Formats: sequence, C-alpha cells, structure tokens
Amino acid sequence: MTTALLELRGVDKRFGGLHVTRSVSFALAAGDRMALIGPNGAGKTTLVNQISGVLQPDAGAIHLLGEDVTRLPQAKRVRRGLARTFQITTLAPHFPVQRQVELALLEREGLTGRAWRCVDAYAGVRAEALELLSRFGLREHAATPTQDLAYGEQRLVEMALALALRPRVLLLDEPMAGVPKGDGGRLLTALESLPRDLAVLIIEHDMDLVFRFATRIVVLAEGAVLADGDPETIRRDPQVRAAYLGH
Ligand SMILES: Nc1ncnc2c1ncn2[C@@H]1O[C@H](COP(=O)(O)OP(=O)(O)OP(=O)(O)O)[C@@H](O)[C@H]1O
Repeated sequence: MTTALLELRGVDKRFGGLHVTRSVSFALAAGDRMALIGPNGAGKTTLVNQISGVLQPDAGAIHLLGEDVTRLPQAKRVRRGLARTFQITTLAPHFPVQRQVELALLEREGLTGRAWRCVDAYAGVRAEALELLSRFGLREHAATPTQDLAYGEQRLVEMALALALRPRVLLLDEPMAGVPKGDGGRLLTALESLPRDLAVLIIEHDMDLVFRFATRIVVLAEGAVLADGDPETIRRDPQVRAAYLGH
C-alpha cells in the first residue's frame, strides 16, 4: 500500500448555518496529480484553506506525511512539506523575479534576517534560483520586475516560489485563472515538468487543463465528495455531468 503524503479524514466545516465542507475524505500519494473540481460555491477554496491551515475544520483530521497537522498553523505545515501558490501581487511586485525566488529560498533556509543585505554572497541560493527560473522558462526574465511580466508568466513565478520551499505536497489554486488561452500551453508544460514524486492538488475551472493534467479527479458538490476517480470515469459519470460538466 502506498503511503499517503496528504490525507483528509472526514473534514467538516460550517459557516453559521451553511454546511460548506461535508465530511470530506481523500488521500494523495507521491506522484499523484489530483484535480478538485466542482461548481461555483461547491466549497473548493474553503477545503484548500483548511488543508493549508488558513481555516480550521470543525471536525475531522488532516494528516501530512503521516502526522496529524489539523491544529498546526500555516507556517508549520509549510515547514513539514506543504506549499501552496502565493498570489504574486501580494508579494513585492517591483522586485526582480530572481530576487523574489532567492528570498523564498532564504526563507526556506531560515536566513532571511541575516542574509538580506548580502544576498549576492549566497552563491548556492543564486544558483538554485536560476535553476528554478530555467525550469519554468523564466531565465531571460531574471532581472525583470515581477509586475512587468505577462500574467501567465507571473503564475509561473508563483509556482517557482512554491517549489523553492521544496514541498512534498503542492496545492495549486486556479493556476489558469486570468491566463490568456494562448499562454495555457506554457503553463501546462510547466505543470508537467513538476518533480515526479511531488503530490499535486490543483483546483481549476479550466476543464481542458484538468483532463490533460490530472490522473485523478475529485468532484465536490455542495461541500461533499460527489465522485472520485480517474478522468475517464469522471467524464462518463452521469451525476457529475448533471452537477457540473453538463453546464
Ligand atoms: N468566510 C466565509 N463566511 C461565510 N461563508 C463563506 C465564507 N467563505 C466562503 N463562504 C461560502 O461557502 C461556500 C463555498 O465557498 P468556496 O469559495 O469555498 O467555493 P468554491 O468551490 O471555491 O467556489 P468558486 O469555484 O466560485 O471559487 C459559498 O457558499 C460561499 O459563499
């Protein structure tokens, strides 16, 4: 049996009278590419917020690498191997791309305070940052302020920043949102080049991307798991079609 890197056990959440997460259970192993889909308001973001630690479930448990992290704050989950993509605009958009990635690497190494004034002295950090930029086809933009990149490229920087944390589990919240159709191919290539042994959970409305990328799909409807299976099974599931794909 493969060991789960991330496991949800009966995760439940209410906002007042609204039951937004109804006893959700699923598990991800190394190498899994899971998509979480569902109609607007199905509870996807609320669920991911509970996984990352932004919100606390009312009941149930979340296990990361076999450890119960349900009550751990976000930062501690990150240190244990869980990363999610940042919204780049909330970081320092005027910073050159390479510096952003270097800062994430320094953060990972716990060096931010001390190293801030002499980032260039950290040859290892610089080399790793450039390697990450190359992986995402951003090497030529190393000196470009992030805010001057095309929107699709900014999403690639977000992924580079998340990977800089060397996660075992990566949460991607709508990476395709706002990306022009023509740039989607580049994003898919980047997704496909993620480290093989990483477990990836992606929330995405773009069904082309979901069905190309995911090896497994969990469909959420009204806070509960409606279906969980491989893309072909999900595509044919009449309940799923009625709830979502038929729209
Ligand atoms: N902080 C909150 N307080 C009260 N209700 C909330 C809160 N956050 C979300 N909700 C409600 O919970 C339900 C689930 O919302 P959520 O954003 O998780 O859905 P979603 O599947 O991510 O939707 P979308 O695809 O539109 O992003 C919605 O009815 C939403 O209005």
